[in-house]
Amino acid sequence: MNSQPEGRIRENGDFNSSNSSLYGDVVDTTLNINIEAEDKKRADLVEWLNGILPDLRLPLESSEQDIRVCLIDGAVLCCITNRLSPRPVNEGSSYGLSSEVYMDNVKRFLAAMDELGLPKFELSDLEQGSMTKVLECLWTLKQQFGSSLGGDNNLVSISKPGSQQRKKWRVSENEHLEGNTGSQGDATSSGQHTTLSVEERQKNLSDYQSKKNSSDSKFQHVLHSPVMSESSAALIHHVGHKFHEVFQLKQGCYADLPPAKISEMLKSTSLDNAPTQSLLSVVNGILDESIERKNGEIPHRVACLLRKVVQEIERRISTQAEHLRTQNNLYKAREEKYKSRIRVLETLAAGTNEKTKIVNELQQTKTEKTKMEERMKHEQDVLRLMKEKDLTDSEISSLKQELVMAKRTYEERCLQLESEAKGTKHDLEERLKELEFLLKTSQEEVKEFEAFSSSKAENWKKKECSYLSFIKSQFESLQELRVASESIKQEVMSTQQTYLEEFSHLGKKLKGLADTVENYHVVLAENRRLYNEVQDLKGNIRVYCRIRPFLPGQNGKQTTIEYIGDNGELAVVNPSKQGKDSCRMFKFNKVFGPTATQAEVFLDTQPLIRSILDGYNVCIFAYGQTGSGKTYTMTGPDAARKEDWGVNYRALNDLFEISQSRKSSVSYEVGVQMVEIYNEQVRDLLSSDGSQKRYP
Ligand SMILES: Nc1ncnc2c1ncn2[C@@H]1O[C@H](COP(=O)(O)OP(=O)(O)OP(=O)(O)O)[C@@H](O)[C@H]1O
Repeated sequence: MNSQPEGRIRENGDFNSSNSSLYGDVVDTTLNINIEAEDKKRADLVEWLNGILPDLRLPLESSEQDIRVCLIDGAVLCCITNRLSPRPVNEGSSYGLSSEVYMDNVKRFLAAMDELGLPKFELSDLEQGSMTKVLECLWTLKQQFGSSLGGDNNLVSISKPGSQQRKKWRVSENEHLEGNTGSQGDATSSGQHTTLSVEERQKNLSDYQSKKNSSDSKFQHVLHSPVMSESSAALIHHVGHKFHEVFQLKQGCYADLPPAKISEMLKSTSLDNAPTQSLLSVVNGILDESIERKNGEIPHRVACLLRKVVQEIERRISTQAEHLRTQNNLYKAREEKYKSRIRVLETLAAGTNEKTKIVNELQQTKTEKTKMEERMKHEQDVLRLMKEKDLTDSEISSLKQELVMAKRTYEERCLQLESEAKGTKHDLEERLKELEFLLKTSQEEVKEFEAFSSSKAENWKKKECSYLSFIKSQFESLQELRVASESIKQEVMSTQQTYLEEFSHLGKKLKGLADTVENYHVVLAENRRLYNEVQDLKGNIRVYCRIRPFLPGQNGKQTTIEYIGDNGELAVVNPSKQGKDSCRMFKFNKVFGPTATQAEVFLDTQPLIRSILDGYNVCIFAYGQTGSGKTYTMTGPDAARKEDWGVNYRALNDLFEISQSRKSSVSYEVGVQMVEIYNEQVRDLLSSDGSQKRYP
């Protein structure tokens, strides 16, 4: 669908632009048929237009744009108007390249359409935008007048819709606006209207050519200018191949170009991209062609192309001229700059000679100055030496004076010393005496000190001997200690070795012990299992009988117990009965006699306590009549000693002892609950409020 032709005819016969509703979503065969119908309709219209003006030579497959190019010069419309209208028409306008005349022709055509009551279009529709209205107008015209406009001389009689007035419209006979078919037109009726006279056409052409020649001379000048050549070369380098083909291959036959080609050439982008050389070739080609033509006329569309090309060339020339002006200004500025630099350099060069003179003079002055300085230095040295000599003389005189003074002082000092020496001699003698006395005293002290020191030395010698003997003994002890230490060290080493061996042995033993412990646990578990099995075998329910002794105050009474067997047999006599009923036998697991202690009673119950810690449920309860000794057996007497403890205390004691012994392997948690069932009521014996609390 993207390759649809620009102009189409709708299904209802209306022409539509390229942006028509045919670009809808529904695409089907009907649409294709419509497109074909549009193409056919446009081809019919083109054929009709070619019939009116054979010089058009418009291809049947022409697009809307091609038709626009063909109509834009007004020739066809002028021809149609002339055939419709009996009034004279300024036909020369079609080829006179005058926009006023072209406008006049189109306006006349539109006025004719208005008078005929046919659909018309705006001037702007012909110039640009959609061609729909233009094509509709022409199509209606073709439908209405068809062959009459394209055929023989006819007088068309039509009536304007809504009007009673009828108006006669005359169709010119063999109307050919171009006149290049050889038709002279209707000289009597419309010769002036439909075709130009030879003189007028020559005049128009000469005017046109004079204008173009003027432009051409300018273009030739520009073409031969170096800037333009350079620009053209650059443009040729960049131009597209397609454009080159359009402009070069058709050179020399522009009048024969189809409107579509001219339209393509007129596109602004094509002209913008064209090399200047090609544009000039186009201009030259058109002008050569117009000169070669017999009548010298240029078709309007070719003229339009020529104008467009000339405008493009003018634009490029003005751009180049602007560029040249800028360059020129730049060069002028640079010239000024260089001139000013040259002036400066000249000034500097002039100044260099004076400077050399000054330098020479300065050199001479310096030499003189050096000489003067040397002289002055010499004079200064002389003066300095003279001053030094004066100073030396004065120093010598002062030294002489000092020497005299020193000699005098020395003599005085000698005299003084002599007098002092006389006094000193006396003092010295006295002093000598004192010293001799002191020497004597000292000698005595020395003797005493020598005696003291000899005694001291004796002592020291003794002490030294004792110390030496002590040291000797110490040394011997030390030697012994060393030997002992060595032997101890050996012993320690051997002990260490022994310990290591023993540790190793112990480790092995420990390992064996650990294995034994492990085995012990296994054996213990097995033992427990066997133990509990024994308890089971002994019987889950065991019944013991305990016979309490007579209470104090009951000593005088007689017992009914006849016999107590070792295996739980019990014989009870009833003196009130005779015969067989007088003695009855009972059998228990065991019977405890009146002398049985609490420990003996508990001994048979004790194994069951261990079963509790192995996870078995055990129940021990006492049964008997009031005062038979249940409390005594289970708890013991009030404030009882350890040996009087009943079963409960002993059982709990055993539980804690066993759990303590097993704490390394098992952790036990012990809880106690004590209840009493009395008169079919259960009471919590550990409750703080005593008997009042019933067990739930
Ligand atoms: N084996 C015994 N040795 C010495 N005294 C005993 C023995 N058995 C019981 N008694 C004494 O007999 C008395 C009654 O015993 P106990 O209170 O234990 O009887 P009971 O069955 O608990 O009575 P109740 O059912 O009325 O409570 C107590 O004074 C108790 O000290």
